[in-house]
Amino acid sequence: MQLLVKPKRYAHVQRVALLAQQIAQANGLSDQEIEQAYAAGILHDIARDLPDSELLRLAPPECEIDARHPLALHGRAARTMLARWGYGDQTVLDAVEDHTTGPRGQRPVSACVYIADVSEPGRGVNDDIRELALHDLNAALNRAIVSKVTYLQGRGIQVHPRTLQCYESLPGVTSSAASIPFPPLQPSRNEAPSPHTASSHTSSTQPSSTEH
Ligand SMILES: Nc1ncnc2c1ncn2[C@@H]1O[C@H](COP(=O)(O)OP(=O)(O)OP(=O)(O)OP(=O)(O)OC[C@H]2O[C@@H](n3cnc4c(N)ncnc43)[C@H](O)[C@@H]2O)[C@@H](O)[C@H]1O
Repeated sequence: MQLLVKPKRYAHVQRVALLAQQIAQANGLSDQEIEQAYAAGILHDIARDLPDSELLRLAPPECEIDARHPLALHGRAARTMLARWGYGDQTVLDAVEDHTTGPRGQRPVSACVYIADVSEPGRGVNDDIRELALHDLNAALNRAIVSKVTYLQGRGIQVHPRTLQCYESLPGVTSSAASIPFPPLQPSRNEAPSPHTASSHTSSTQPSSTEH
């Protein structure tokens, strides 16, 4: 793992694994799930430092965001890598795949890793989500999804459809963020500044506030 990512990212990976394990423990997940949360934390970013071309080869885009900003699919690419190496724990693979865009359905291990990734202490943000996750996993997940959507929209970044699906399933959400138009098509990260980080695009649709 250490050979696959940059040293700074490996420190993040270790923090995510430990926090995911801690969240799983604190919420009464089984011993097996606690181990799976740790394993998925260690493995979640194995594709994060690959070039766009390799990400796209490992995980063909399933939407326009994937095609234009392949970093958004590095979880799915990581799953493909692990599966090709013969790794077969589907719960861990699901959590690795889900870590950027959010858990697809009721997946407590995925939830632990998703929350750990956005709130590990090295991020310097989302401390409230980390604390909440240590006693209420579902409430913390809801808050993490809202935080992610708000953060991305605030940066003018198109939210991935998988994340929108998580967001729109939250209690109290009344408006869809799906209506945000795509900014004009531009070259990918390795060719020029990514359209994903274009500051000119602003959204008129903000996530509705929810009680979490
Ligand atoms: N659902 C989605 N739809 C479309 N694109 C998506 C996406 N989720 C992530 N992406 C994009 O996909 C790429 C990889 O995502 P990640 O996997 O989430 O990002 P990273 O490698 O851990 O760090 P990076 O440097 O790339 O991102 P950042 O600190 O801004 O931030 C990392 C994460 O930390 C959290 N975060 C950082 N700063 C925050 C803040 N000020 N407030 C709240 N949350 C914050 C956010 O959850 C953020 O995603 C990123 O370019 C990201 O923008």
